[in-house]
Amino acid sequence: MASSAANVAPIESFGEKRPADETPLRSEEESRGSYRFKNKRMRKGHGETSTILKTNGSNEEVLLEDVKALLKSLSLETDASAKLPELKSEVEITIKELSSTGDGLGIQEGSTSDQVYVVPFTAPGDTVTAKVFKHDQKDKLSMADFIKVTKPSPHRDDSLVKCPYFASCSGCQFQMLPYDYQLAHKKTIVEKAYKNFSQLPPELIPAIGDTIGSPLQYGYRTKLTPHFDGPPDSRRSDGRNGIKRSFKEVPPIGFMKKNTRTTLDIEDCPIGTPAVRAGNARERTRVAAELATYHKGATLLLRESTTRIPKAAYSASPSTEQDPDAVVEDRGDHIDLKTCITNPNATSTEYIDSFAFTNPAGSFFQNNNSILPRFTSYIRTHILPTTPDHGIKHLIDAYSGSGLFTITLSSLFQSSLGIDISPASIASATKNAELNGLTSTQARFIAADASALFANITTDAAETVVMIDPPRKGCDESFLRQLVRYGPARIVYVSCNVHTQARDVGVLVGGMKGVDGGFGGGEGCYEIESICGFDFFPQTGHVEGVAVLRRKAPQEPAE
Ligand SMILES: C[S@@+](CC[C@H](N)C(=O)[O-])C[C@H]1O[C@@H](n2cnc3c(N)ncnc32)[C@H](O)[C@@H]1O
Repeated sequence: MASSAANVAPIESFGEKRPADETPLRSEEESRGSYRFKNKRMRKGHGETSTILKTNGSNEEVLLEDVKALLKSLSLETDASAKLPELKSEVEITIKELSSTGDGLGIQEGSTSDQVYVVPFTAPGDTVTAKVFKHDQKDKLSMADFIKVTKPSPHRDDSLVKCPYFASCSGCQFQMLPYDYQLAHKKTIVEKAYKNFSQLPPELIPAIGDTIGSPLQYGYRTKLTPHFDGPPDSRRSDGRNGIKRSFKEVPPIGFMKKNTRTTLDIEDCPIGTPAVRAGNARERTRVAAELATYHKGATLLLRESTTRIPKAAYSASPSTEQDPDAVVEDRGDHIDLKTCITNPNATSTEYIDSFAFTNPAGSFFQNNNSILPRFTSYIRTHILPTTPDHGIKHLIDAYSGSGLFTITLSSLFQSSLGIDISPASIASATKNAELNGLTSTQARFIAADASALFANITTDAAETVVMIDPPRKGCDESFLRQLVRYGPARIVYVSCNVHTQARDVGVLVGGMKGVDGGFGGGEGCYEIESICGFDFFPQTGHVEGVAVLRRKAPQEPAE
């Protein structure tokens, strides 16, 4: 059903505009703004607020590391007096590698300069025409818009591209790359993250596992948030001065054009699930019909929701059970009816195997349902040691959201405790635990900052595993200090930003000054058992990291 305009929060107030903990499709980080290095103060790290967290895992820092490493590996013979091309000029760039931000990094053909050009939508081995829009001579980095491929890389296969907006829209970077190539590249992102941001010696970092792929490489995204900007001068339509700007025509509705602050009109997005794509078409029609009611820009919500119906019940009355707009998926003994919700406060339901999760449609939940059975099964397999006498009985799920890990892992533990800063997520988690038949001992939840967790723990550290799944910025120092002091037997760290994950794991493994975790001398009490990536967002440069840590056995005192 189409929502009314009242259900669509305007850009200024829509809480889920770009949640920090979610990989955005409409990404301002990926727009030109992030490369202005306007946040110079933070470029060298997190040091303003923390003495131990040396990075903020931003695109800028990641890119600078990649540029430095590329220049080192190329060891070019250069002429320091070589002039850089004029801004807005078109140049030929040979792409040498893909950076961890998903952009190609290359060198200007025929130039004697060692300036590295960052060009999106390119593959290593491509020669491309690119239009330069920014030079940063100090960091030897220039930004350029992709114009065209002049000599294709052997890795490029343009027949794979499924979206007419690809190479303009900022959502996807890799549609021209075969999926196994994308997965191999994402493994290098994880490898480089631990090399560059963990501050650990190589011998403490195990071989990074292969990136685990998504069963769906298109049609996977269960949530999209296209937006449109207001009419010209609409920022002044604030109600206080009585001015209400109106649209003269339907504005572009979609996602940011790469390297700009302009919205691209996106009629359809093939990484969305069929229900979300149908919802997009309906919402576009509705906005056009209700244009007179809008005086500002808005972000639209498209969130898939599932109704699960036993086959027999569905067969008996398919016409009455079925929403006419629903996408019907036959799952053998049951039918999943998938619809698209547009009201952020309405409840969406999602299934992972037989676990059911309900959430307000506008709140956080993982965006690729197809990979969640594989992902949660991996965590179930790795969260406990393989030895049968490990004695671990309790789970703490820090940054629990609406209970994804607490609930899917609960049967492995006597008790589980989840904590999240969002009271709405905790309300959903409590409801979800009940929905999945868990008692309040099996799964208990607290709404608080994660660092408040340690005052509430009653379980013995040697019998406890802590799961961590923080937002992109990672954990804060207070949380990490308390975690080390508590000293659980195992830690499983899931993250949508492998750079801050590497930083935090580096602190847990490398040790924290002032926290004696049993070893003293700043040496950490944890070792890394395994690290690998999961591809939650095929066709994009994002990778989710999973690191499993175990507490080291106490050392015998020296004789
Ligand atoms: C990446 S989400 C993970 C949620 C959940 N594990 C899941 O996969 O559905 C991060 C969660 O951290 C929560 N969060 C952010 N800052 C927090 C803090 N300081 N303390 C506790 N939770 C926080 C957010 O509300 C969000 O639910």
